[in-house]
Amino acid sequence: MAFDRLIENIVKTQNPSVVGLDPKLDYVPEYIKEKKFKKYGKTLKGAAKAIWEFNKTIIDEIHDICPAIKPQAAYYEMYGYEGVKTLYKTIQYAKEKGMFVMTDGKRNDIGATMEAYATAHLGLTDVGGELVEAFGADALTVNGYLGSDGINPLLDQCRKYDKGIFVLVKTSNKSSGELQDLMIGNKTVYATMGSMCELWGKDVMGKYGYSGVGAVVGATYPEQLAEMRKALPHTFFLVPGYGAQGGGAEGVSKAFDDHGLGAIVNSSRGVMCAYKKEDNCDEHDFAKAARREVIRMKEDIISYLPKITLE
Ligand SMILES: O=C(O)c1cc(=O)[nH]c(=O)n1[C@@H]1O[C@H](COP(=O)(O)O)[C@@H](O)[C@H]1O
Repeated sequence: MAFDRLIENIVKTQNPSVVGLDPKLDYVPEYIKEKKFKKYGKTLKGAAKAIWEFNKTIIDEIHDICPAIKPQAAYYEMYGYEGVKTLYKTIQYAKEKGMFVMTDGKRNDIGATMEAYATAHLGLTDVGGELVEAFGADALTVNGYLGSDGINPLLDQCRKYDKGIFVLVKTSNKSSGELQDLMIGNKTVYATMGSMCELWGKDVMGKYGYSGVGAVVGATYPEQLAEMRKALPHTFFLVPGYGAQGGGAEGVSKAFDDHGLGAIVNSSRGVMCAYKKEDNCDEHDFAKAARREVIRMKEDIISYLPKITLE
């Protein structure tokens, strides 16, 4: 099961964090933009090439100490088909480097359309009998609020191709409670969605006790993290909102089990823009600053956890 590979990467690096590659052009150092604009003009192609160099340099610098990346599709779609090509190259390159790749697409639709999304991001596309990988991520973030018929096509791909999904349960944003905290009977909406994740995961169980159906629970809600960790013993958590959104290490520690496993914490802007925050950091050293931030974040998080172990 896909999350077994993620867990093994986490144990190997002793790092339960994922770098979000959400690369707005504003985050890319000037020297890269100048070079690419000179060659391709101030075009979508110039932007996409600049972002590709930015991503590749960061991946080269962090792949040995970081188990995974999470590219958010919107930041690539913003640069049109050239941007989407960069998304594809980023996914493939990170996988070649041994990283686990979760595409953040937050996809959901009716079953038939969901089959297309599932094929695009997790499966193989049938081109006249030839099966071709379209994007090839290891996992995809999805929205479960259309119910099981939106999730079943994803589960088919998870079983077939050893992939995983992360379902939005309690999101990190300020207004997440407007809907997600409402009560359905004696249970909140998010807890209800959490229980559905446990059910959906039943026949895609991995060997370390976690299923291929994970849940997104925001770092900005430590109490809910603790509540969900207790309630969903087989559900692996993706925890975004550390750093830039105000989530801290003590809070996110509630997402983990007694082996220091069961969750992975995301930081996007915190890592990509680390060079802008450091005193006197030359922009040419942006990836080294990203590496320093990955190490700082890892040390921060594991200082609140038991030793990360499979035993
Ligand atoms: O699914 C997600 O990854 C996600 C869910 C959520 O509840 N909150 C959230 O911030 N995210 C994503 O996590 C990333 C957070 O980015 P930073 O705030 O820059 O670290 C972005 O890619 C968001 O789209």
